[in-house]
Amino acid sequence: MAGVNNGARRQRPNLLITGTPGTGKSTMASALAEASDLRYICIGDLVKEKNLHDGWDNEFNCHIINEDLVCDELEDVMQEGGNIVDYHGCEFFPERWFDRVVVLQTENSVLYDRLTRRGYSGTKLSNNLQCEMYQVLLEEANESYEEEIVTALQSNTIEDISNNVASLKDWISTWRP
Ligand SMILES: Nc1ncnc2c1ncn2[C@@H]1O[C@H](COP(=O)(O)OP(=O)(O)O)[C@@H](O)[C@H]1O
Repeated sequence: MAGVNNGARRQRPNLLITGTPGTGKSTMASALAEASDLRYICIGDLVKEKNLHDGWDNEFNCHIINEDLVCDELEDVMQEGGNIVDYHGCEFFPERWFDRVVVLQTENSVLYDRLTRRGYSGTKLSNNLQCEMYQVLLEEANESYEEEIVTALQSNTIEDISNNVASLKDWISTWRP
């Protein structure tokens, strides 16, 4: 049945780690995957590897993701459970996939430094900083999932990463179908 939570069928939880680019999704999600023995799935990498896109967007300098192809590709593995998914968006995934949705947040001055180091400038830089300032991803998560499974976590320092990994690892180990 569409929209019904299927958590009872999986033995291990699925987590979505979302947030503006540069907030530390891939750093935190891969560290958590290692610490908890869950599978790390970076949607950006998957789209490139499996060609799950409709070409290249010259304006935003990124692939035009084909959301249907991504969902088809991941359906089996998500039903199985035990996944940590990393993507800077969340509204197109089936709601039933996730037991927890984490939105990483970073102070604007810190994010500015990270994104300029990554080579972002001009519109791409200001769009991403605005996205963070207006908490676009947190709003999207709250609109797309039950509020009780959505958590915003700070990601400004290395210490934040270890704290976030430790608390999510605890949550994973006590999760029951
Ligand atoms: N909490 C943090 N404290 C300090 N540096 C961080 C933190 N999170 C990420 N970084 C650094 O910021 C950069 C962007 O992180 P990354 O994980 O690639 O972000 P995202 O996957 O959200 O785009 C990397 O150089 C990473 O080492």
